[in-house]
Amino acid sequence: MNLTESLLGALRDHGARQIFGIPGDFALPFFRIIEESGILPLHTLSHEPAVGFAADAAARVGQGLGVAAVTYGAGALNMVNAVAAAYAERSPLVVLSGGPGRGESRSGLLLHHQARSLDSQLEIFRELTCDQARLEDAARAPAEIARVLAACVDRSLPVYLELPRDMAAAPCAKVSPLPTAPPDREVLDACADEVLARLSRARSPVLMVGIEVRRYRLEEKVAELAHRLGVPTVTSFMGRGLLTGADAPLLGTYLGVAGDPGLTRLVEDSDGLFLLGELVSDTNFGASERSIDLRKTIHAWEGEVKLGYHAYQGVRLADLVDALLARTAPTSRHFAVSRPVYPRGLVADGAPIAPADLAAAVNDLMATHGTMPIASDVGDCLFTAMDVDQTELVAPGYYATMGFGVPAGLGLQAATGRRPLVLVGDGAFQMTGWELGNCRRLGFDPIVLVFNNQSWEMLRTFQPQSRFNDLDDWKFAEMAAGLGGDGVRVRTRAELAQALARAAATRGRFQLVEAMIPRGVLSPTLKNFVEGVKRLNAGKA
Ligand SMILES: Cc1ncc(Cc2csc(CCOP(=O)(O)OP(=O)(O)O)c2C)c(N)n1
Ligand SMILES: [Mg+2]
Repeated sequence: MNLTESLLGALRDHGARQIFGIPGDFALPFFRIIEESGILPLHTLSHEPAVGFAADAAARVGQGLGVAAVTYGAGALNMVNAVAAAYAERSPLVVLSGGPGRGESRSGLLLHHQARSLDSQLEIFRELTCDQARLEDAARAPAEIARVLAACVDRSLPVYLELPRDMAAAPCAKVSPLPTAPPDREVLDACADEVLARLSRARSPVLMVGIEVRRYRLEEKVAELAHRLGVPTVTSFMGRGLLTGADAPLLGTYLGVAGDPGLTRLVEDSDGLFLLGELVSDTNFGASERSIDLRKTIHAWEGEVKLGYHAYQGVRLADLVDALLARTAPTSRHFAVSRPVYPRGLVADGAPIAPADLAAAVNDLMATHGTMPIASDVGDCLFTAMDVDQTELVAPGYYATMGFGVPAGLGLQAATGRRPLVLVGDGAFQMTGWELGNCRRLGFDPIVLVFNNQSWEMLRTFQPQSRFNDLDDWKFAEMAAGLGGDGVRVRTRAELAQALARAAATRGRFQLVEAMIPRGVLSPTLKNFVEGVKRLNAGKA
């Protein structure tokens, strides 16, 4: 066995099911072994940001790790933003970069693709990953790979592996995955007892389910826990789509001033808010009507459980959930909650299209054809997604980078085999929408809904006077055929309904529906968000 085969076997043992990548001369040797060994399927794309986004999405919905393989320098550094997004959103992404061979590193020559020094890339990724290794010694490599991949899974954070090109085929032993360290029972028991005591004393406990519940694959267990505790459950903006398919007492998504007033009050007035695997960020809590008193919350995040003024360290979320389930009795009383009502029944008439119509059209489509996993980009399309009925959703709801949507749709289909729906604005499509040109070769056929308002509309809502928010009309639908798919531009609600029905009935080619939206027409959620934030800021002024 060689070093690359040993690494590929370890990636598969840790849950990776595919590799996204773009080769280069520093990576050709290990790309060749990836292709010839067939240990993991290789999906090559066109631009490294998309490689990172696709691998990130696959990590979020797949069995474990997402793998992004790139060449040294120009390739890996092209992917920095996507890896930063994965770090911010706790995605277990493995960055696998080729690198200069040991001999050429000592040649004294400046090497192509080198930035400042031969270590610059490693130093940059040290800031965006939780563990790193340069595999320059085949004897040490199995232990280094085991350590780095264990960190990736355990912390659900990106890691970095650099493979010098003269090491790819070096003989190497198999990697033995590290055993998971057992929890500190005393800490875990004390923590679980105190969490339950707090919740039982609370007059109005609420469970808010965050992204770590997905990252550690705990959704079914958490749904059961919510029933046993008899506690209503919500998700945050970032957590939207969690618990889809799990029988949870899910009330909806907390959006502060932009969301359902009753749900907002329930969360903000709670004297026992249990933030389970939740990121306390501005996108999740920045639009709070009333700031949440974190001293009254129970916050489990990144292996720490904070209660009021003290915290328990080294408590894995999975161990905490198991300990809480062990202390609560199963119940047949699966209490029902009034679930949110999402818009349906699009009026298919000659009226122009608003984002709310797109949500209704998507809900109608899923009611007829079954739910589809959704990949959303940043922009009003993501706020519109809040009005789409509960379904699996991957989106950079916190890091908020554009360009995620289309590549993440490819990652979704690669990881799940299910046809995804992609929601993307015209500005974001200009960045990575062209990756659709790889669908025919890779066998993917997403339905892509482009919100074309010929504008950076999100920015315009905050700074309407700036003309730089005006975008041109790129006529995306006309370009679909050249990329190997089908495209249609729709201007009315009737055309929209017809186009989505046709897209759903057509398999084997990506379907691009370009919905023309008048500038300034926003989704209800974005409109409420902008008005609410302005009201909050006016109150603080
Ligand atoms: C990689 C990156 N560069 C810039 C920005 C900053 C930004 C946030 S939202 C936005 C406009 C999005 O326009 P789009 O047409 O896609 O959607 P919509 O607003 O609904 O019209 C920009 C430029 C971000 N977030 N990421
Ligand atoms: Mg736009």
